[in-house]
Amino acid sequence: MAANGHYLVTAQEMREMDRHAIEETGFPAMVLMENAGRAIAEEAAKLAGEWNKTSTTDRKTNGFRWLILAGKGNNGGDGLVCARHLTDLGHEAAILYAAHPDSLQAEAAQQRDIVRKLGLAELTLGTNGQDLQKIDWNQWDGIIDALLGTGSSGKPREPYASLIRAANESGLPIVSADIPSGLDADTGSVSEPCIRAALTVALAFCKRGLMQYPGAASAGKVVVRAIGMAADSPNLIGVNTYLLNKMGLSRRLGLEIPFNREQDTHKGTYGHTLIMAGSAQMSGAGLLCTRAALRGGSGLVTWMLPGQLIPMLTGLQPEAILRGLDDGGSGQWSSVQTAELLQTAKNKQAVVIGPGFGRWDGDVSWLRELLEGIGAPVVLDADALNMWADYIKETAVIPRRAGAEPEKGDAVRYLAGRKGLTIITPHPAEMARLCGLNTAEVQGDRIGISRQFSREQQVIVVLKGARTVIAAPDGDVYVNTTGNPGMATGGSGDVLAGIIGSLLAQGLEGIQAAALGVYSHGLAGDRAAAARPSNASLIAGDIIEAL
Ligand SMILES: NC(=O)C1=CN([C@@H]2O[C@H](COP(=O)(O)OP(=O)(O)OC[C@H]3O[C@@H](n4cnc5c(N)ncnc54)[C@H](O)[C@@H]3O)[C@@H](O)[C@H]2O)[C@H](O)CC1
Ligand SMILES: [K+]
Repeated sequence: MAANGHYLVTAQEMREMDRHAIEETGFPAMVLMENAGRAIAEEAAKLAGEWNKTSTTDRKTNGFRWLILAGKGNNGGDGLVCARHLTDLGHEAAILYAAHPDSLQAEAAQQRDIVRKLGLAELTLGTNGQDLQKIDWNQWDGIIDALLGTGSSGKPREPYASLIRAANESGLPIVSADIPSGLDADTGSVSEPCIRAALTVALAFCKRGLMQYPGAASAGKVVVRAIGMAADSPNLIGVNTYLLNKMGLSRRLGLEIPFNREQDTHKGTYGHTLIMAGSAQMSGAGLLCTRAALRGGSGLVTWMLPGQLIPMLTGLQPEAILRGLDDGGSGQWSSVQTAELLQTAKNKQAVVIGPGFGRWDGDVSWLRELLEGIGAPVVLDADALNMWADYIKETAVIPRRAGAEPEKGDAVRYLAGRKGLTIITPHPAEMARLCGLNTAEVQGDRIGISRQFSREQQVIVVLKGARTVIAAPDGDVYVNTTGNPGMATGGSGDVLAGIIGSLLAQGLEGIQAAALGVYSHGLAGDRAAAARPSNASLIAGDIIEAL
């Protein structure tokens, strides 16, 4: 991975760094473009080498025959440089201009002149793209998509759109320059159409959209290549979105994997986690959460649950302390015994509230009282989040959209005023309820919405789903890299809540616990999936065993 492999940037941030490199550092724009094009060519050639090994057809040359689709901006310029370097590497390359070649400007126009003088083959689409049908895609082995980069806005217009559709339908492998054309570099939303790449060579820094779905699926494999910009330029302009990989954990959060203990310690060093979870129909949620907190390393774990459930759960997890609430034989949570709950929470270093809870009359004010009384860090999950969403709704501080000013209201003070820190672990539908949005709106800008909610409510947000997003109130956001679709299974979230609670109890800071919890939950899921014939058969208990 490149030295800058843990930053995630927006198109605007990339422009600022671009400007800084060119204007403040004096780095020639032409050199950036040259480095970009060469990096794309090298990665494309590497990939072609791998394809050649597995291919059954004989090729004329060792090299591939590439069709470079060039847009009229700098992304197109990168494509022209790439074409030149591909021929240097023994491949064939022809350039298809999506716009009239005369419309290219500045560095891209210079590159056009160079490839012309070198005699590279050139195709155009005619004035209105009318020549699109004449393209014989069988002539080529692969496509370089240099149509649109970080300067694109909105849906691809004609003839770009038709060209993108045709490239996808050609069945040829596609290597995208910087981002797949049609992708929103900031959010990961994709237009219809959007290039479906086998490989994306992200230039200088990884764009956020490459790491959020559905964009991540369109990008294929992502390689980040340095192009001459200083590796710390994101810091100069205040980039605060990071990839949660080993580098991100180590450089941003001071955490090393594997996460080992100091020698001279005892179980008191590792804290006591209180799990408030499970009810008659969902006792398993509490059990999974408790077990995960134990495997997560908490020195002690107490599981508090409706007392009627105790006899049947005794002995299932001998390492845990069980504490039954008087439930009048119902097996359900209710608003009674707040004082006892608060007393139990007093000497705990972390409290997890919500897995397998269910809802009951008066639960919203019950939760509020509890949260005001608990001084330790709290993880709120599942129905506890639905209670809080109802509270926000009742106090009418919705709707709230990314970028809008927070509205003043009780709910804003509600958690911000807690003594201890709060981590919430919503899935997209729960997040939508909390924000007064629909699920599609949340998924359309997971990073922006998490960041805003975290700032407003002063809570750490863990927005679950493929590429979980973790947002801290100071504005820092992390995007997780571990995990697999096999983890979309009942109980997986209960396990995550238990791990994060456990790490909090061990004294990690909130953002450290959330980030390491999410990362290791995903890593364990990946290990557990690898040990099975298919990730479809993964169940939540497997994740715990693989921790
Ligand atoms: N970041 C860097 O340091 C470097 C980046 N390089 C590459 O440059 C692009 C960004 O280039 P830019 O010229 O700003 O924009 P684009 O090439 O992405 O496209 C702009 C071009 O396209 C037209 N356009 C915009 N939206 C649409 C649309 N929806 N449909 C059709 N046409 C559209 C617009 O009118 C412009 O003319 C970056 O991604 C890198 O690949 C540098 O080469 C090296 C330094
Ligand atoms: K592109």
